[in-house]
This record gives sequence, C-alpha cells and structure tokens, in this order.
Amino acid sequence: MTTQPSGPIGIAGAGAWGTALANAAATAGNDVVLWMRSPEQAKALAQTRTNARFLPGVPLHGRIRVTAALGDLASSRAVLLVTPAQTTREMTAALSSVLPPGTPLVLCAKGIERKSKAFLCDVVEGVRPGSPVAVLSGPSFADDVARGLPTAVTLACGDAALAEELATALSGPTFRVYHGQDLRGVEIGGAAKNVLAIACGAVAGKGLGESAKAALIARGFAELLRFARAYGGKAETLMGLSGLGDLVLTCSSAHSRNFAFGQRLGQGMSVAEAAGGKLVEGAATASALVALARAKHVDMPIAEAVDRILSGAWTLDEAVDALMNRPIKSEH
Ligand SMILES: NC(=O)C1=CN([C@@H]2O[C@H](COP(=O)(O)OP(=O)(O)OC[C@H]3O[C@@H](n4cnc5c(N)ncnc54)[C@H](OP(=O)(O)O)[C@@H]3O)[C@@H](O)[C@H]2O)C=CC1
Ligand SMILES: O=C(CO)COP(=O)(O)O
Repeated sequence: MTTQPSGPIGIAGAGAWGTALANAAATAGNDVVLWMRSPEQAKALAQTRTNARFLPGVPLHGRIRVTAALGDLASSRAVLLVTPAQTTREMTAALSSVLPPGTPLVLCAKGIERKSKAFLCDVVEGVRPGSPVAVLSGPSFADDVARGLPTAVTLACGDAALAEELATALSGPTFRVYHGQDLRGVEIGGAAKNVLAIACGAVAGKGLGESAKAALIARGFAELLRFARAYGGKAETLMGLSGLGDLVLTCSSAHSRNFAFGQRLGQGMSVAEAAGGKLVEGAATASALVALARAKHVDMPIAEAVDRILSGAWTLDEAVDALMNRPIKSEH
C-alpha cells in the first residue's frame, strides 16, 4: 500500500497530543491540516497560532492549517486520529464519510473501547473494513514533543512498507518514530499502562514509598506482558517503547494525567474530584481491560485493584491489603 506522498498529514483532534503531533509532523517537513470540532476554537487557533487551552506557550508551526471542516482532511496522505479513545468509533465513522478508502488512519489514542471491550484497531477495522490502520504509541508527553525535546515513539501497521513510510514521514530532528508490524502489542502497551499508572499515582499519593512504586512498576509490567501474550501481542514489543518505555514514563511523573489522578485518589479525593475535568484514559479503560483479562484467565491483580477502587468496591487501604496478602507464589 502506498500513500499519496504529496498530500498533507491530516490530524483529527487538536487537544494537547494532536497539536503536539501537528507541530512534530510539520517540523518533519510535511504540510499539516489540523482539524478540531469547534469552529469558534478553530478560528481562534488559526488567528492566535497558539493552543492556549491545551498547549499554552507553544507556537503553532507555520505549515499547519487549522480547520473545523472534516472534509478538509480528504486529500491527506494519512490521518492521525488523536481524540479520546472512547470517541474512536464515532470519529472513524465520521472520517469514513470524507476520506478515500485507501487513506491510512493512524490511531494515536490509548485505550480500549469501554462498552464493547474492543481493541481500538478492531473498532476501526469494523467501521472501515479493508482500509489501512496503524497505531502510534510510546513514551511522549505532548509538552515535551511540542517543545522539541528528544522523544521516541513507535508506529505499527500490518503493512510493513506503509509502517516504514509513515514513520519516515513523521520523524524529525527531535521526534524519532520507529516502525513495526505488531499492531496488537503496541496498542495494548499504550492502553494498559494508563491503568497501571493510576495505581502508581495512588501509591505515591498515599505516601507508601519509592520501594512500593518500583515493585508496582515491575509487577505491573508482568501483568502487561501476560495480557499482551494472551491477546497476540509480542513480548519484545512490550519490552520496547509502547510498553516498558511508556509504563516507566507514566508511572514516574505527576505530569501524567493518569498518575496525577491516582495521586489525588491516594490523597483521599473522590474519583470525580481526582479527575478534575481532565482526560484520564486509564479510568475509562480499566473495566474493559479487566474484563478482557478475566475472559482469558490472565491474572492482573493490580489492574483489578484499580478497577475495584474506581467502581467503589474497594477503598485504597483494602486494595493494598489485598495485593500484599495474596498467596506467596513464584515470581515468574
Ligand atoms: N497528552 C499527551 O501527552 C498524550 C496523549 N496521548 C493520547 O492521545 C489521546 C488524546 O489525548 P490529549 O490530546 O492529551 O487529550 P486532550 O484532553 O488534550 O484533548 C482531547 C481533544 O479531543 C477532542 N474531543 C473530545 N471528544 C471529542 C469528540 N467526541 N469528537 C471530536 N473531538 C473530541 C477535544 O475537543 P474539545 O476541546 O472540543 O472537547 C480535544 O481537542 C488520548 O487517548 C491520550 O491517551 C498519547 C500520547 C501523549
Ligand atoms: O501517554 C502519555 C505519555 O506517553 C500521556 O499520559 P497521560 O494521559 O497520563 O497524561
């Protein structure tokens, strides 16, 4: 599958990550069309050239054209879908009405569809059967990417040549995109690490210490690996950027919304207070992740604990007790 190298890179969603990716793609030498749903906000962004709401202080690259008309994405060589995970189905359907069937869709959200428990690639394939789909994921705070700090991510697509072509097109001097074919592994890494980051944040917020946090990262990674293997992801993918890399980043920084949400839960806030109106993908995905794990008898006690805390079934103290008092077992 070959894309139209002359077309712009389309970006659907102008939140923090969509705006940062737009800047990265433009810096890499592409014309970029950045779509957002609000015509008023698109007008303001086009005029001020700064996304004051989601990425304050970062000027928009000159090669980015802002629009609120989805049809303006029609001539894109590829479209990066950068709206929240739970909007993937509706956004894919909307994009399908304006994009030629051969236009690759690159999923940049991290999550699992809560209602159907479907992986996002499967959602896209269901809505756009036969059209190329890719996933871009890895340790990358929008702010870091937008400010041109060195960042590495990975892009997976079943079509190896297309994966390489897209990775090359998006890579720039400070944004390095690796490529591969393990779509499932890459998307699981991004979706599951957010749930585990909530647990790490809760440990930090409750003041349980650095040792507990490190243990949680290591045992969380074991859960992630088990889950990925059960669903056809490759272990080597999970040991890379979208897996270990993103787990470490998200579990060690209050800059992460998932970690910060967990931290506030640990400090005693309610689930609604702790979210503070921000997008917390791990909270939206936890129940689906746990249901999928149970369906394949994958042991994920940390993810289970997060899900139970979020549903109100357990307090944080009960979760810690349950995790520490599981039967002693072999580490592997
Ligand atoms: N921020 C980061 O550092 C990174 C984020 N990601 C992932 O990228 C995804 C997006 O995150 P991020 O950009 O940070 O989120 P933000 O909260 O910053 O932005 C979300 C964007 O999505 C738009 N949006 C929300 N709902 C809809 C909808 N139903 N239809 C169309 N547009 C919608 C919002 O528009 P409106 O303002 O109109 O509500 C907003 O522009 C998440 O899955 C996240 O995990 C991945 C890597 C890094
Ligand atoms: O995915 C991210 C970094 O790789 C961003 O994480 P948060 O959504 O927790 O802020």
